[in-house]
Amino acid sequence: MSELSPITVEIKGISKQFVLRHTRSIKEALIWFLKGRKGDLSAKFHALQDVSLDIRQGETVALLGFNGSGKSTLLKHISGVMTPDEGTVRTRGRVAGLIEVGAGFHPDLSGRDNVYLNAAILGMSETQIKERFDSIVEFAEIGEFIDTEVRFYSSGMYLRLAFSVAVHSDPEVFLVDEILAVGDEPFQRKCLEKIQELSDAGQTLVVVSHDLDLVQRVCSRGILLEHGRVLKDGPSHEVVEFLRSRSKR
Ligand SMILES: Nc1ncnc2c1ncn2[C@@H]1O[C@H](COP(=O)(O)OP(=O)(O)OP(=O)(O)O)[C@@H](O)[C@H]1O
Repeated sequence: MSELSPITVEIKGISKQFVLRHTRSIKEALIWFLKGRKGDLSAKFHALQDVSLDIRQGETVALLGFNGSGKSTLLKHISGVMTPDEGTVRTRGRVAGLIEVGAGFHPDLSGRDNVYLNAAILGMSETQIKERFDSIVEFAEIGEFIDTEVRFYSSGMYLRLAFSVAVHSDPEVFLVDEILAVGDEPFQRKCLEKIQELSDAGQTLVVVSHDLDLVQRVCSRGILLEHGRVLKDGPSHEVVEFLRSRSKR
């Protein structure tokens, strides 16, 4: 990866607001109604505020920050499942990964049908899915459960299958949100090796994780978010060190 590598993710001035849900009394709601519904009963807050950054092909990037700082929200904007209130997000090539484990899975369908469904959603053709099907199942180590409805899967089994489908879709940009929280140790190791392989092959990787040792091992760049803003962006070891120093305060 170099300064000359093409930009795969271009984020320009994005902001995202969510509604803070307060419980209002009936009296408050009535007054608001009688006053002609002026103003907003629900307060809003910024989950992301004027975030701008570029990610180049082959970069391995970790989104860091304390709980609620906006990491997952930013990842969802990159994946396209969320759109910003302001600003733009542009991605180049296929974007895939694990945002919410098994989010794209249909509980009443078997593992097999879900592989076909998910892979198609990720842009694989029927021929590609057929060619890669055995490899997907083998990597996931789902074995004979492949024809079981996925609602009977454990969260780890969901993760394995979802991760396996995603890596087999050859994404240009691979997004991973806390995958390692659900998988068991051997599978985590296998995922990490696969992630390393993808990154060695020049794929762009964006990871959200609280495991700072892992982040330093896997990612070369760290982006630290605080209250929805980019606080620091640089080599992962520097950003991790900075974050650790803030945790001690
Ligand atoms: N769909 C939503 N509706 C309302 N609020 C939301 C929604 N999604 C996220 N939020 C809020 O936005 C803020 C940022 O959430 P986000 O999940 O991006 O944080 P995070 O940095 O990934 O946190 P964590 O480390 O806990 O996973 C939080 O306050 C969260 O409660």
